[in-house]
Amino acid sequence: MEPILIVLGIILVIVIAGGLWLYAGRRRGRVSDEISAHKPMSVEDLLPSEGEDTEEEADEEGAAEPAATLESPESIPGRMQRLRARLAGAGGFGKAVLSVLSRGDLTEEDWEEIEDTLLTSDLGIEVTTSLMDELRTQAKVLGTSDPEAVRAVLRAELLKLVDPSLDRSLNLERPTPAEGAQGTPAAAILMVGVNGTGKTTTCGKLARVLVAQDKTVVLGAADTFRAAAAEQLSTWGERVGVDVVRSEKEGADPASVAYDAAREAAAQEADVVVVDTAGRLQNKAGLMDELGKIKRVMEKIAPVGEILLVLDATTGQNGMRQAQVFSEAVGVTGIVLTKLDGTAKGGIVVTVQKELGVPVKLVGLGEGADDLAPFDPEGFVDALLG
Ligand SMILES: Nc1nc2c(ncn2[C@@H]2O[C@H](COP(=O)(O)OP(=O)(O)OP(=O)(O)O)[C@@H](O)[C@H]2O)c(=O)[nH]1
Repeated sequence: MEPILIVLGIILVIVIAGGLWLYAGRRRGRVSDEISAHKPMSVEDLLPSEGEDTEEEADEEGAAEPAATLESPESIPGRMQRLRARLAGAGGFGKAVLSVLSRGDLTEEDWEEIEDTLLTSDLGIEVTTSLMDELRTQAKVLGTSDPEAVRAVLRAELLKLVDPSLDRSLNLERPTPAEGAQGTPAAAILMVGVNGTGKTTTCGKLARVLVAQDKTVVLGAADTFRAAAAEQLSTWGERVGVDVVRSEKEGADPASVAYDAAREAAAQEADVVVVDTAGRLQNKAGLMDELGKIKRVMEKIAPVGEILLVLDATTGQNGMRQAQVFSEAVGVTGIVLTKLDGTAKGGIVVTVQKELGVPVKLVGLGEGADDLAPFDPEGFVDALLG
């Protein structure tokens, strides 16, 4: 072989070897970078570093409406059990009666004490007198004043007074539209009563129960007298995911808001529209005018099927007088007795039903969102008797 070819061969081998060495060096550098990037993870690695990815994520979230967390009520059996316990805890008048009964054979003084207790429980004189007569007669018939026997008679008599046969269901039937009305009218519930009895709260709690029963609901804030009432109702609306029709103007015409709510519910084909009203008891004529007008304008859409009078159980006989005025001002179809958790005077249930001739349909037993329940006569009497 020519010496020149040998020299060229050696140069070629050196160039190739040098190239390979340089390439391998670059690879080594890159691999070491990769290794450092995959260093073992700490907890901090799992969290986005400040001001970095969070901004991107926030932008993405901002673009999409944040999903509202809607509330739904506790199951009815669970709610009823809790409510009964609360009512019993309020110390229904039964406790006082039972403590007399536990003395054994009843003396004339014991009977009088029972009568006093019944009287102070808001049963009223008439009901108490006839109940006492019945208790004494039954004790004679049974030939005993044995406490257990008298208790059983008292339970049966109270149940009779509360009247389990009354229809306590809410009228949620879709009404026939008024002539010329547009859309599909919703079943309408009008909530009336003196201020502070719990109307707004009851509207919210009721909407919550209806939504849980898969009903679509619209709330109407026709309590335009107290600005905070519309705000309070809007908060309930957000919590349970229903639309609230309200006026931004304080002191707006309540009838016009009620009409808008009924019309909106018809347009949405909602199942139920619940309208909250103000409870000013300025004078009977004024109240009749206001409530009468609200009802009349709502009936331009469809008849109002349910007018619920909200009564505060702690106001006793005073509340009864107010109830009379409301029931004369606007035909009441049912009673919501609130704040039963704060009184031992359960007798108001009997009195109000008797005086107004309409059943207690719902009871409020606390400020919590689930503290509204259908009225259950047996559960109520048992809770009263402790
Ligand atoms: N303890 C108890 N408090 C209740 C009950 N129902 C309502 N309340 C409370 O009573 C207060 C008055 O309730 P609202 O719903 O604002 O009464 P309102 O009738 O709408 O009052 P106005 O809007 O002024 O007419 C609130 O603090 C409620 O939380 C109940 O069943 N038990």
